[in-house]
Amino acid sequence: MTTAPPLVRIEGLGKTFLMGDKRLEVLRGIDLEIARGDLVALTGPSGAGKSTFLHLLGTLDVPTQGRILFDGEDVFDRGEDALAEFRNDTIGFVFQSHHLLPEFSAVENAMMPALIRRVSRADARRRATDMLALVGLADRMDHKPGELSGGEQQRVALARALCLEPKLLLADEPTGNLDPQTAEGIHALLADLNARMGVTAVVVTHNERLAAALPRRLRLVQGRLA
Ligand SMILES: Nc1ncnc2c1ncn2[C@@H]1O[C@H](COP(=O)(O)OP(=O)(O)OP(=O)(O)O)[C@@H](O)[C@H]1O
Repeated sequence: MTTAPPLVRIEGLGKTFLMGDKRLEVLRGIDLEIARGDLVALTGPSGAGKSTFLHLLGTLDVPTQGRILFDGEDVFDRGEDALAEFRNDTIGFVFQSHHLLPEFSAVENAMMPALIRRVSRADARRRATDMLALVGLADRMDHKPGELSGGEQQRVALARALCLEPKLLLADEPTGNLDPQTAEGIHALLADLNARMGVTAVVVTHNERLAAALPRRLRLVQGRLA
């Protein structure tokens, strides 16, 4: 009997940027497995390559060395359109800024990925409503971003990221703009979603205390996993 491959296997991953005649080696020699249900905090000094790593993991950028296998498949072998489709189906993103559309309500914002995926309007609304309830915003569905607190806005962004039930949630400093107590609330919510629903996530944070509360911790230093 063969065992199933991990959700993500990273082999010899590297990223080098060319700046004129200079080579900037930002990531090198990264080997890592992420299992289904992992909740990983990624920390490291400024400029260590955390965002670059998350971009590669999210297939928003292409490695210059090594490979990233999702369920055993190197998805960078796919064409551009198939890769975009894979990304939309498989990965949810949350960033430091929520990037919510100001003229749309919480539920309309949260249903956006499903509408893009051509899910019916009724189904998209049902999914968004479910996810907003899950992040504790059942009574804020019709509020526009400007009518929500910073923590609530980030919860809507989280509901939007989870709308299509991604296999992997990637969060880049999701609490970077929030006060310490609100930030703690968002991390507690991530831990809760992980424990209750098995959401697999990688969360970049500068906050060592918040990172310490997550089940698995990785540290990037000068482009390498420490
Ligand atoms: N597109 C790019 N072209 C050239 N250099 C880049 C590019 N993107 C990032 N870099 C460089 O790669 C290094 C790592 O950047 P990255 O944003 O991944 O760091 P980080 O660990 O996320 O930092 P921070 O915690 O400050 O956000 C930096 O020195 C940055 O200047």
